[in-house]
Amino acid sequence: MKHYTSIHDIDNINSWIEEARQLKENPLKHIELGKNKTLGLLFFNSSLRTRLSTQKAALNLGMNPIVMNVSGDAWGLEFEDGTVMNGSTAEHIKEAAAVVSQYCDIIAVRAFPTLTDKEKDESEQVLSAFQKYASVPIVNMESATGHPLQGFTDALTISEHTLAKKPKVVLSWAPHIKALPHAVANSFTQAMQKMDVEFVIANPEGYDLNPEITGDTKIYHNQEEALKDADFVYVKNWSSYEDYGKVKNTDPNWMITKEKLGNAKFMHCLPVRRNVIVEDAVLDSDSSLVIEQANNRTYAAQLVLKKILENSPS
Ligand SMILES: NCCC[C@H](NC(=O)CCC(=O)O)C(=O)O
Ligand SMILES: NC(=O)OP(=O)(O)O
Repeated sequence: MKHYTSIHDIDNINSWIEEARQLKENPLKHIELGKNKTLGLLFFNSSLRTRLSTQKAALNLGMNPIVMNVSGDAWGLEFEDGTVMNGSTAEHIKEAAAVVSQYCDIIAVRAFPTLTDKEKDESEQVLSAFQKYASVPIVNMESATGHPLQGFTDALTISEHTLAKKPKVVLSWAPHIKALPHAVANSFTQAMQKMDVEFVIANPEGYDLNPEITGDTKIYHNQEEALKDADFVYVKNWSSYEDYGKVKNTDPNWMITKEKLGNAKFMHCLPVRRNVIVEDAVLDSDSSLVIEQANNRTYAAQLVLKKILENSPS
C-alpha cells in the first residue's frame, strides 16, 4: 500500500481485522520493521487520540515519530496555484511538502474541512496537495471528508464484540452546539458497508449524509424505529450536508439515553460532550465501548504503517 487516505484503501477488511488483532496480541513483534524510519505527524487541528495513538503505533514498529502543529507553529501555507503571495500565507505547499518529505519516510496529516466551502472540502484541498507534492506515502489522520483510521478502528472493535449472529449496527446522529464535520460518519459508513453487518443510519430530516457515500444504506428519520433490535449504536453529530455546514437542529430528544440503548453497545469516536450527545449513565456503564475504541486506534494505525513500510523501498 502506498497511501492510506480512505477506507477504500482497505483491500480486504476481514483480513485487515485479523492482522490488527494479531498486532494487538503482540504489539512489538515488528519492532525492527521501522528502524531508522521517521513518521512526521502534521496537525492543522486539535487531537488527543490520533496524535498519541499514531505515535504509539510508530514506536511499536521501531519508528521515530516527529510531530508539528502546523496551524500556529509553522508558516501560513498557501494551497492555490499561481497566487501572488502578498497576503497572509508565507510558504507554498509545493515547497513545504517537498521539504518535509526529506525529513520523513511517511507523512500523516490532519486537516478538517472549512464547512463553508463544499467544493473545496470535497476536493480534499490539503490532503490532496500533500499527496501531489510530497514524495513519500501519506496517511489521513482525519481530513475534510474522511477519518479512515477511525473507521477501521471501529470495524475492528465491532468484530471483537460480535457474537455468532450478523449484528445490527446503527449510526445515529445526535445533537451538538457546533457545526461538526462529516468525516467520522462517512468513514464509519464506508467501513460498515464492507462488513458483514446489517447497517442503518438514523438522522433528522435535512441531515442525510452525502448520497454518494450512503448509497443503498437505509436511512431513517425516526430514531426509535432505527434503534429497534440494535446490537451496536454508533453515535455522532454532523452538520447538515444539504445545507452545507449548517446547524439546523439541536433537538435534545436525539440524545442517546440508557433507555434508548437497551441491550446494545454504545460507540463514539471521542471527544464526546456528556449529556448533549449521550447521557452520563451510558458512558459510565459497561455498555460503552469508547475506551476500547480509543485503545484500538493504536493497532489500526500500526497495521496501516506496517503495510506502508512493507511496501516501501528500504
Ligand atoms: N477526531 C474525532 C472527532 C473530531 C471532530 N470533533 C470535534 O470537533 C468536537 C469538538 C467539540 O465538541 O467542541 C469531528 O467531529 O470530526
Ligand atoms: N477520535 C479522534 O480522532 O480523536 P482525536 O480528535 O482526539 O484525535
